[in-house]
Amino acid sequence: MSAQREMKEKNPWHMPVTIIITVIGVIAIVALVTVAVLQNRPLPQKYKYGIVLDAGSSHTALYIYEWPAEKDNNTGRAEQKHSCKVKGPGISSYASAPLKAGESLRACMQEAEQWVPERRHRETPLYLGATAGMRLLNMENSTASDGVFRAVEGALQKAPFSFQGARILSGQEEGAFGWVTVNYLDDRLKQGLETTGALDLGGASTQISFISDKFDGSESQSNSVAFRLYGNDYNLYTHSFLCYGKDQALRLTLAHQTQSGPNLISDPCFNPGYSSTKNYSAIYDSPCVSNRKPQGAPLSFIQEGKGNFLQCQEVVKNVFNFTHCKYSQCSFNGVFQPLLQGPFGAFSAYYFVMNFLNLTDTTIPLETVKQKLASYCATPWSQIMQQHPDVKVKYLAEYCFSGTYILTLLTEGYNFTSESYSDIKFIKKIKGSDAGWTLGYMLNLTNMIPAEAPDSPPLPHAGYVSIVTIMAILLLILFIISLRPLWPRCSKQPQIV
Ligand SMILES: Nc1nc2c(ncn2[C@@H]2O[C@H](COP(=O)(O)OP(=O)(O)OP(=O)(O)O)[C@@H](O)[C@H]2O)c(=O)[nH]1
Ligand SMILES: [Ca+2]
Repeated sequence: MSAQREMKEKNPWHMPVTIIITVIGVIAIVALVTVAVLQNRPLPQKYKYGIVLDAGSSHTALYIYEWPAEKDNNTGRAEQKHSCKVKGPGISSYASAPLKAGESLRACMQEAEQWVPERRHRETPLYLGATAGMRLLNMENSTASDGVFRAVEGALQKAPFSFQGARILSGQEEGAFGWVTVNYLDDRLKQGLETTGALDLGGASTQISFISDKFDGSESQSNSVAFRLYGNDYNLYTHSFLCYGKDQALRLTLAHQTQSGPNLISDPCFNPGYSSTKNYSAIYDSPCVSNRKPQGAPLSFIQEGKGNFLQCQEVVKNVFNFTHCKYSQCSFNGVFQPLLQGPFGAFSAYYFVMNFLNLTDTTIPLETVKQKLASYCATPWSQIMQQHPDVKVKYLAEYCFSGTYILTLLTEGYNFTSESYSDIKFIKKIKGSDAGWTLGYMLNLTNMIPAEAPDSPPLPHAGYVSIVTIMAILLLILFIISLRPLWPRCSKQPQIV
């Protein structure tokens, strides 16, 4: 018994003071680590929303974007949460019944109310941007286009969101914001990486936008857009060709083929066996072709498909004018274009058409792509209809023309070659968000892309936690070592007999 007491007296770990100090030390270090880690833990995410209506020439689409509320101009990326396709044609088609343009938006606006949490409704900005269809209507009849805007504004003001206005985008804006969207979604802007050019093919206009080392904006200022984004300067080349969207381009080729006013045209851009009666006025009812309507033309004509790709390509080439260029180099119609510099993302109708034709793989040589398209064009119309009973007949009938137009625009118009063709990627979405001008437009209007690179914490959260933990463990070891004088001696244990 006395030996045990003697051992206890010699072993300071059995002294209450030492035990209390050790316990307090351990508790203090655990508390320090816990507070440091919890204090800096990322907060539970809250989201903000933005809504953009893309009032295109052929249809209107609504896009809802979402981004983390705490990080809107820092590390969080805005993403598409939902999209809604408005039923019916584009708003420019409602020139004679403008109220219907407003009504047509109702179903998608109601969907938006469901998708955006109610407590965020009032602060969510809502924009409507109109493109080439309204540009053409405004040129043709500005009173009618004002009427359409009044009607859609009336409808959008009724929504519970913060309506920021409806306007026509310039072709430059449309091209530039498409480029911003593609590069933002690919995280190329923040990281200052090489950028991707943007090719957008709509119904009434088409845009090409890219950065070229050879372009500083001096040769054609109207094609230049300067940006400073995340601390990098960009001098973007962009051009929008009004009337060169695929629906207006079809009118241009039909206008070319009906110049002599026949009532039967044998059209190489439609499948053999296809036949349709079309009204002259329907073709020429657009400022893109209205001045070419032949005098004394009959009311209608019959269009019969011939299905010949090479001849179709010749007809399509006629819509491009290569005769004059006052710059060092041009694409077509006397428009300046610097040397192409890839890669490129091609979206909207580029994607719809090439995807239908199974031609989105650009590693296939251009010659093979042309052969495949030639074979599609030569396929009888009855067989095409049989193979695709679910595809809208209007779309189905036009794929031979549209495919030929796309290849001709890219190669003859923009000067892509057999080599540079593989720089193009036909895309619909990037990381779940549709490629198009709407996201870039919203990012710009909400100032979500800062001109300068944002300051970021020197360490990510995981790195911070690791360092705090390692330091705490080191402190604990130091603390234990500092108690060394109080450690028990390594003397022989007394024998208890
Ligand atoms: N095949 C096919 N064509 C489509 C589809 N959606 C739209 N299109 C057609 O593709 C063309 C371009 O469509 P969009 O990109 O929506 O054009 P838009 O925005 O209305 O027209 P712009 O104002 O000129 O930009 C039009 O001729 C449409 O009719 C689709 O799902 N499949
Ligand atoms: Ca469009």
